[in-house]
Amino acid sequence: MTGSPVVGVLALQGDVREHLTALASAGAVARPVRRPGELAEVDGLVLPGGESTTMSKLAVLFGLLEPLRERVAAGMPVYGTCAGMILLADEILDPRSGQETVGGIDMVVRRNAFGRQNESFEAAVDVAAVPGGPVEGLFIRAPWVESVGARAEVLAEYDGHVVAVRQRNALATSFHPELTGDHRLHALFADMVRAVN
Ligand SMILES: NC(=O)CC[C@H](N)C(=O)O
Repeated sequence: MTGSPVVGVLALQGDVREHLTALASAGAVARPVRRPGELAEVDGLVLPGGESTTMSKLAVLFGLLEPLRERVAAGMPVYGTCAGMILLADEILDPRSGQETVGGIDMVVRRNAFGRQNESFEAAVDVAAVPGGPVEGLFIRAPWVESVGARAEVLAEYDGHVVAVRQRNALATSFHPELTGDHRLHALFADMVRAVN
């Protein structure tokens, strides 16, 4: 691709603005996505942190769930952080009743696995695909990956649990790199978008 990739941030709920800033600093043209028409116009998409149950409900309400599933299955690059990781899991271990997932990564996630809001923490995490030392990540009611299937590649573990995974066009982290000013994961994702466009 020549020029900057256009990367959307699913803007139904969650920490949208911080992702837009991180993507812009990684050289992408970043814009919020709320409607199917807006989804159709982006080269890649970030699913932010927030509350996966709420995001799943709003995605249904806004007519975005099926278009999201279709674009991810068709190979659009997608990066999910925290709640976004939950949305990318093919299976949620402990879903709320009616909670939908977009899917795309052959993994089972456990919601809120690292504890409650007041047990949030920041940690340095070594991510296999990210050069230059550990990434600073914020864990807020973060999920972990309980198990991964053969098609998914584990990129990082923290405290014995899988916290970063990549499968083909999809990348997911348990933690929020967009809140720490360390934008190397967004740079990695922008490269994934450039590679397929
Ligand atoms: N910081 C977050 O995104 C928290 C995720 C939240 N625990 C959920 O289930 O969606």
